[in-house]
Amino acid sequence: MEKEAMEGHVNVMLPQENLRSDLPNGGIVLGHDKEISTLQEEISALRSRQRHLNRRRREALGKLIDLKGSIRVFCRVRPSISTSNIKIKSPVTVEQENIAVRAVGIKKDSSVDRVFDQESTQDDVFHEVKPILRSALDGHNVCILAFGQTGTGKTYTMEGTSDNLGAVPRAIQELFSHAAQDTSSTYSFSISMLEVYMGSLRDLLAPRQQPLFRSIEGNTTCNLSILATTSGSVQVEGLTDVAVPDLKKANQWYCRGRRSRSTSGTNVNNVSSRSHCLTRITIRRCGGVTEQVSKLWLVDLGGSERLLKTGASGLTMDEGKAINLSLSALGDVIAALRRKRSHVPYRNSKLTQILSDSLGDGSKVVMVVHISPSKDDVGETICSLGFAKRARLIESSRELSEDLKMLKRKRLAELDKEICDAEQELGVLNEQIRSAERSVEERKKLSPSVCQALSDDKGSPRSILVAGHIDAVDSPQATERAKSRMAHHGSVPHFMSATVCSRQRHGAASHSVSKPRLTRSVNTYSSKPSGSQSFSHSASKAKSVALSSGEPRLKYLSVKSDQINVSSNSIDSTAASAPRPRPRESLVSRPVQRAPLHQHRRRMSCLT
Ligand SMILES: Nc1ncnc2c1ncn2[C@@H]1O[C@H](COP(=O)(O)OP(=O)(O)OP(=O)(O)O)[C@@H](O)[C@H]1O
Repeated sequence: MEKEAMEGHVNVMLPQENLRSDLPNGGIVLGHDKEISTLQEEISALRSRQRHLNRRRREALGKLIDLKGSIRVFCRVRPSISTSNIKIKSPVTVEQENIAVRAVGIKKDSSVDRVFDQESTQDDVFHEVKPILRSALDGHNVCILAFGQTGTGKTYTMEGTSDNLGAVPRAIQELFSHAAQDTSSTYSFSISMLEVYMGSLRDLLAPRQQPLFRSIEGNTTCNLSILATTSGSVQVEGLTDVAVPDLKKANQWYCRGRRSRSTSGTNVNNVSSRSHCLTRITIRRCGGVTEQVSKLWLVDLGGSERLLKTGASGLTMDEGKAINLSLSALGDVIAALRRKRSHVPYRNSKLTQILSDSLGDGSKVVMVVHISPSKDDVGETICSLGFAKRARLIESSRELSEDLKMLKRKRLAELDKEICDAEQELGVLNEQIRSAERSVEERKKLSPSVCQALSDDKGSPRSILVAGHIDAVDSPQATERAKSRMAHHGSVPHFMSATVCSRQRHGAASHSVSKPRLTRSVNTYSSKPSGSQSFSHSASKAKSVALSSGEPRLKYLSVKSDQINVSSNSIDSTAASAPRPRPRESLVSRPVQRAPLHQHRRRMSCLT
């Protein structure tokens, strides 16, 4: 089965047809359990193909990210916010991967992996960030950092606004949407948010009574400690980690964390973030027996700032100094990683300590460096671009000849297509699997309702079950058809009238046929065929009958529909002893809940 699936053939059988051809005398009755097992075989064939495709997609994505570089550096230029009508030429000009800064005595050219110009949208940025989220879902630790001078749009890129969502809410949305589509694994997510403020850690999702740093100067009661486990992973002791079962809850917690951030007005930004804000999404992926845990860090770094320029004083100046110190520690870590040093100075700041298991080997990093287009900010822009260059050089193979660059682009396009194709096919497979699983569930539900109907026999011990019929029995047309038949034949369908035999056995006079208890199973199965996998299950005409003796155990017997003759109370006593039309299948089921009366009626009315 696995081999077939690997080769792209998923042999999907049509249960109804298959089962009908199995029946030696007329093919009217379906084996309920056989139908389920056929579906389950189909599901396992689809899952096998799904595993294969997932593996292929993951490998291609791994190669793509390796080729692009496990640290990708983007640059986003903030739109000009000048209020004057006079258009001042910006010293910053950009191309797709290059930024040139020209000012008096300044000529600086930089390359990054992708430049987002002033007109770029949140969508453009997220499009480039998205592939790395797949890496997080595949089990890698991932870190997305927004870096730059204060007021250049880091918070805008990460948080966005209500009508222009930023990377964090979009990433959360993407994770949930992927989890809902992927039927090969189950995912669970939890969220934590913290702030690195003046060298201390503050839990942004902690219960509200926690004092705010800015309101109580020097307060360190909220300071959390960082623990490194022997496996090298990092934990923040006591940090609130909230399980988020759905997107709505995740967004609620994220908004709550955002509201708790420390901000303050500076000359440069009215709502300047006075800290680094870190959002952590912990992803638990369970595929089969193994559970993989990975972390996605979304970091809105505090703005690098010239203290004189921001006009900061007092507490705000201290905050600025603390931000600059930890950014410089982050720069040192990046430099050490670049030089492949055995010692990386993660411990020099809380920020780098927390991120230590998500910046080094095996993890994937995207850094979005923000710059201002303004002439006044040229100094800071050059500093930020210097930082970007250092981060980029962690990947030593960055500077390639034109030929190699072309080859690289070609390979990237191939891998992109491979991923795209695999994802498309996975989408179809997921839908097919879901549909088949629904069908199995529906079939499984048949037995309980039937059992209940049979066991619930106060006054009328006779029950007959026609199970396995696959038809749109709930449709108004079907109901109408059945009603007219009933009107034509009296109060019960014609095949339900007592036979001579049964009347003889039980006395027709005393056992009226006016109210036989009858339940017809309702089941539908449909799935859109797609590609080589076809899941079209036509409505089956087959029927199976279960006769109950009123005991908790129930026997399903298969008979031809034209042999279904019910005499009011004859079934119980005769089911086990009377000669039956060659039962082909029998299984034992347990009675469960009572099916609602209206259901019985509807189902009965739909019988032909
Ligand atoms: N790409 C953009 N499009 C539209 N508005 C933007 C963009 N980038 C930034 N802004 C606006 O510029 C202002 C400053 O941006 P933001 O607060 O995101 O900067 P910041 O880098 O986070 O600053 P700080 O480091 O001080 O917190 C905000 O009003 C924001 O809406």
